[in-house]
Amino acid sequence: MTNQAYDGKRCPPNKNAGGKKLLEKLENCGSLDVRSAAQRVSRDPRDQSKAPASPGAHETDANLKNMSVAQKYGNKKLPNALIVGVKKGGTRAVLEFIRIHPDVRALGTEPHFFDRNYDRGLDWYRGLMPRTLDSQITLEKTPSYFVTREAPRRISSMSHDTKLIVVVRNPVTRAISDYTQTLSKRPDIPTFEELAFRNRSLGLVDTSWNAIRIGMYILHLENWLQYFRLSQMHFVSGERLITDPAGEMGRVQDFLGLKRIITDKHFYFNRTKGFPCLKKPESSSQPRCLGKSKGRTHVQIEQEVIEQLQEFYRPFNIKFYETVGQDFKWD
Ligand SMILES: Nc1ncnc2c1ncn2[C@@H]1O[C@H](COP(=O)(O)OS(=O)(=O)O)[C@@H](OP(=O)(O)O)[C@H]1O
Repeated sequence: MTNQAYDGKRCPPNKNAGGKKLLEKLENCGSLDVRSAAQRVSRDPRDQSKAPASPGAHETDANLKNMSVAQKYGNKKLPNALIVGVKKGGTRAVLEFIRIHPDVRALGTEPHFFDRNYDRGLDWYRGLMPRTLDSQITLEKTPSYFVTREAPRRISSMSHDTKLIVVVRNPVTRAISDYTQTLSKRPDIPTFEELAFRNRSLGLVDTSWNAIRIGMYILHLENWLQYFRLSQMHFVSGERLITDPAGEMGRVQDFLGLKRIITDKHFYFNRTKGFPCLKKPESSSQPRCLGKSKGRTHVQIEQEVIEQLQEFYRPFNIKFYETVGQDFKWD
């Protein structure tokens, strides 16, 4: 929904919408993005200049060979794994990183099947998928699934065995990231503080604002757990994904039952970008960082506001840690 290829698209003007309504509309109005993943990654030469030695050329050759074999002999299959959220958690990074694995074939765009396009039917959905060999995993990512009420039921009716990946991030930082993105498209929106609180001096947070609501992870998770076992869900720390991409991707590969092929030799830290980048992404032998919409400079928010929101999220975070069995250390 919110990847680089989507940036710059505008929704039709909504004459009646005031501040928050407008923001909510904006999050839901994108049409299906059909640009290729290769177009989505940064081509900024500065991003590439700092790349140290890459993994062996034979690995990329093997990946490319696997891709073309799959394109020729593979079939379009419904996904066996989904990155279901969360928006601004680091979902694009996980998708771009995991798809360099030769046993993974991923859809580069967000199909929004289980939220916006469900009426189009499973055959339409299958038709979007890349061709895969029987040994390969088919994967797609749509971050809005995590907060879509009907998504867990719909996904479990496609297959009860679907593996689900959720990339989570400190909900306060996530909300600021979300707001920063919206502001970049609509500079006329109210301030973050105006949207985040019903009454700031009383510390009343506005939970009807999407940017706040998405971060109440436990509430959404409880809906998923009505349809899926916790063991079918894997939670990636959005923070560790930046500081230790190989470690996080190691756990993703284990969860997907894949051989650990993606390791620290696939990443380098790009100082210009300020993020880890791939030495050799899928379908290319050139080092690549994610695009400009990933890793934006956030809007400056008062420390007191951040603390109020940390306070607000604390009980939700604690319940989330207890349910998942992992402390994400956001408090
Ligand atoms: N390697 C790497 N490169 C660039 N960015 C990275 C990376 N790893 C994680 N991130 C973080 O991903 C955040 C965007 O999250 P998503 O891809 O889930 O966003 S979206 O919902 O698809 O719009 C994005 O959020 P912002 O920093 O707020 O822009 C990044 O912090």
